[in-house]
Amino acid sequence: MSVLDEIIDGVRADLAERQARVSLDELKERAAAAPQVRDGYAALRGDGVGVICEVKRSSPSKGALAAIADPAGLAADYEAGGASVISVLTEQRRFGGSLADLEAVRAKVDIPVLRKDFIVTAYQLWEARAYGADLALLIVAALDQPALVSLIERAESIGLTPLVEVHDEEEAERALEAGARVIGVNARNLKTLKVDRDTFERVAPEIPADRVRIAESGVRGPHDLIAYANAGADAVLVGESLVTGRDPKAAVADLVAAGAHPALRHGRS
Ligand SMILES: O=C(O)c1ccccc1NCC(=O)[C@H](O)[C@H](O)COP(=O)(O)O
Repeated sequence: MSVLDEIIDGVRADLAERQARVSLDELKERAAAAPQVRDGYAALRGDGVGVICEVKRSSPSKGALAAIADPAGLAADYEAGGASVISVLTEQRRFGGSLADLEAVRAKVDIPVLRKDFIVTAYQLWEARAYGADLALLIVAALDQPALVSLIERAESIGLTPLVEVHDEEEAERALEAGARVIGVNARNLKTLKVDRDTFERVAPEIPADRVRIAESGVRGPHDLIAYANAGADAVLVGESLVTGRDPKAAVADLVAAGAHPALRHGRS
């Protein structure tokens, strides 16, 4: 069984427990009372290269990364450093995240927040909105095409911006066919868990420049952001290097400054 299949088995088991406790109607009521949605698409279409900063405690590839007792405080540091969007991993078993993290982060910052999880049902999209998310991750490798199309449509109808994640050219084609406007190319191979930073350069030409193109994983510092931007990235998504570094606010500010350089050739220039 692949790592992705294992993760999704766990996600489905946890989901079944939550569904037994909270009906879809209750969730929809909670979503209706949630703070007004923020425009994730616009946040990623701003000037310079956007920086999506992740709250990430642990991962299948590295195990424990950082304790993060105060995810909202970390997110506030990211925002103060100039982050465009905060990504909150809500998967519990392998990433140590939760919906409580999502809610706490959303209440603390004024920028859009992404629910980063393994979303396979509309119920999870309602959860995302109910706990304050403005964007939700949809992983092409985890979904067949009808499910992908339907979840993109449902996310948009709820007001969420779907960030559709791909790993190769074929998945990029599926994302485009499904109507994705924000596409993340993840450099982490889901079978080997290894990061290959050349993935973005290979896949990005398949994605028209009128879409938001995000380079995910493997950003160690400004040099990686510059390489991704020169290959056409509008934004980068960064987790490990921020949560394991000494000063997340300064690290984000360095990335944002690198991405604002006028000489940079990124997706929109
Ligand atoms: O991080 C992992 O090990 C991982 C394994 C399997 C599926 C997803 C995984 N990570 C999720 C992510 O996409 C990253 O957290 C995100 O792109 C940030 O990457 P990084 O900056 O390299 O932590």
